[in-house]
Amino acid sequence: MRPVTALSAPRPSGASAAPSALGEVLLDVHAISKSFGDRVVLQDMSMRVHAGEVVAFLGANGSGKSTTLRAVNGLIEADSGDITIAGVRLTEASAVRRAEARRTAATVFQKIHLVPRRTVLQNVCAGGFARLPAWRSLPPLFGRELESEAMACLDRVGLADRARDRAGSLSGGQQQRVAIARALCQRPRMILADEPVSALDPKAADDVMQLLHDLAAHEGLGVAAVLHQPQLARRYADRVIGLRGGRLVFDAAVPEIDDALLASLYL
Ligand SMILES: Nc1ncnc2c1ncn2[C@@H]1O[C@H](COP(=O)(O)OP(=O)(O)OP(=O)(O)O)[C@@H](O)[C@H]1O
Repeated sequence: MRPVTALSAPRPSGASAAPSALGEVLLDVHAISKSFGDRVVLQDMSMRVHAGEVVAFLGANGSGKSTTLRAVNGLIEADSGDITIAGVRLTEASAVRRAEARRTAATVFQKIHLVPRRTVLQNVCAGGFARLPAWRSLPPLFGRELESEAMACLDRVGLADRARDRAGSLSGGQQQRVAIARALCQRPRMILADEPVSALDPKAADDVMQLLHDLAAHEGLGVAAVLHQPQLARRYADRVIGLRGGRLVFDAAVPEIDDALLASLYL
């Protein structure tokens, strides 16, 4: 079990601090900082995600959780520091290699962004479009191969029987599972989930977190999830990254996290 570690001190990039029980390092964020104008929103932030683990981000509103994920998935660029995804150090890679590496990390958002009038299957196929020439991303041209891969992804999230239904006819929790199936159709090694359950009722939130946990535990994906519910982090995550004011407060295995440590995030 990994002790609670303050990670504010820089560590050498590429050094392995992980016990051997953990899988390969899929994501290594090393000392990244980000400012918007003169507001510093991330300072020397470091964290890792290994294959087979769920890492939860906790912290008050505005503490920098989403900014960290967005620096990883390329929605923003960090001002300094290093991000290595699936062994590719982004600052040193060509634009093509950077895009390839980032495609190994699929993002799932709180706002699910399915196309409601299209079928569940068509929505899931969209996860595979990055691999197709643009002219083949229209529904009649998807091709059998992509459809059967999308069906397999729906099966993994337990919704194969809803493939032909309109996406808009599913419940919020089911739609989030479809969004995860769409992410899986991207063939990721890692899922970045930004508040994936914030809009869901407690039962649906449990279902989605259980699914993310199973994808990590049984299929070896790495999962990084921003959560606002510490109890869900305790139940479904292996490790918690605690952020306050854009700085890492702790990186701790779940059994090491007590109420005082959690409370320190929300002062
Ligand atoms: N594009 C942007 N332009 C200016 N400021 C931004 C931008 N994106 C984020 N910020 C600011 O950065 C800080 C961190 O935002 P971030 O979304 O990462 O926080 P968070 O921990 O995910 O918060 P929440 O729990 O409310 O989603 C906030 O003060 C936010 O206003």
